[in-house]
Amino acid sequence: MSGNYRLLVKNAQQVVLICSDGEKFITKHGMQNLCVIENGSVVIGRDGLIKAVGPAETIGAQYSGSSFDNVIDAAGMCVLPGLVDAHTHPVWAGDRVHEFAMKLAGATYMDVHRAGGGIHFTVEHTRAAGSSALLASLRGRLARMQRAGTTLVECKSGYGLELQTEIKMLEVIEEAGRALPINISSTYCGAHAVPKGKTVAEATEDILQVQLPRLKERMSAGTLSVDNIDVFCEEGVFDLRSTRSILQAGKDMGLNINFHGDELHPMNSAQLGAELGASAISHLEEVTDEGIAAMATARTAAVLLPTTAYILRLPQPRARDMLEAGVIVALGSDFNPNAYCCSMPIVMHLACVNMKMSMPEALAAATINAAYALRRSDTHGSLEVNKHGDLLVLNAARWEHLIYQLGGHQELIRYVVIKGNVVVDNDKTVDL
Ligand SMILES: N=CN[C@@H](CCC(=O)O)C(=O)O
Ligand SMILES: [Zn+2]
Repeated sequence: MSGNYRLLVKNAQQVVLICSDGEKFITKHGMQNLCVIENGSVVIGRDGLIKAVGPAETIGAQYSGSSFDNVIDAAGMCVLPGLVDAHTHPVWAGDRVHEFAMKLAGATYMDVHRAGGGIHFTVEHTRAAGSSALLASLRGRLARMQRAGTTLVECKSGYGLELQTEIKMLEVIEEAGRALPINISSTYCGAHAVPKGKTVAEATEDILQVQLPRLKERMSAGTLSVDNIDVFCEEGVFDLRSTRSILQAGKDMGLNINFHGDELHPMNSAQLGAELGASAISHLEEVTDEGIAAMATARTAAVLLPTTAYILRLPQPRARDMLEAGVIVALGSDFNPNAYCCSMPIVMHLACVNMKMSMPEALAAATINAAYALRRSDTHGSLEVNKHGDLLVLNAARWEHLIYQLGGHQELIRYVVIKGNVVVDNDKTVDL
């Protein structure tokens, strides 16, 4: 074959495709048996899409007459799809390092929240911050995620809790998406907490009558693009009734339902999400058996967040029960001022050690299934022809090093590639 292509990654010891048959998600057996090619190559075209992936010898012969803008010789290295982070809160001002000390001393998440800290602390600082400061810190956080291998990330608003700041946050997310190579799925999370001085009913009314209608106008006018709607469905935050009305209103506007549920108390959020056709529900530390069954049937993804359970010393989500029931399990970093983690490799490591997932299950959860949770698995989450050429090249002969090695991404991840462009090049080699 002749022609000009953007990138050839050749002779990799392993190329982890994840799946190879156009699957939108994988469960059970599929998660345990990832599709891996030994000694493989990948070709990415000038449009940033994968043109070929297969045995190095076959690709070498097929593309012998072609030219490439860039060639990576990946001999002795591994190639994997870019990681997908299905849950983050990356736009905020004012860190909460002081609260970490309180929590280490025994305060619970809700103790801090009820005392006016937690989300309320961040809301105060984020309302006061200008867009350019928020954008600058967001860019730094996204760059850090990218260096740790994330190429598609969900980003929530939710530290405004009123129209003006929620819109400001969504605009900042959109601007970052325009300016940076990393792919973003944007989520309106105006129901992240009940603002100080308001009741749940008043907050719900404001979202339904003020915030969502304005969002709809902006989306219809093409001046703001948002993908998902989120609510923190929790005792002392938004109850099931208000959650239902907000999610339904978002769905009616064309947003994908992707919300926080069953985290600290069993709320029957999983059943509600299944009934409403939610794309995903996050947390689920307190999900019931009925909730698990409902999610499996509705094909609603469970986005598990190992950093949160770890930092807050919560019971671990029942990953094994969900996996065995056939739920589509995905992972997210939950990056936020409570859980300051930008690294999906660390998230996968915690998922394996604390939630008893296997390494193939964790990688599937951080790629194809996380892409499914964001309704992007037709374009992301696996190395298949016509998907985006987003991949990692590891300084290791086996892909499992990405999960086995705790921290130290700069040494392990040699390249991060988005749409065939090298966006991270850690010019280092290490002895393994
Ligand atoms: N649980 C609700 N929201 C976040 C925490 C946000 C915060 O504490 O600022 C979460 O997913 O963990
Ligand atoms: Zn969250």
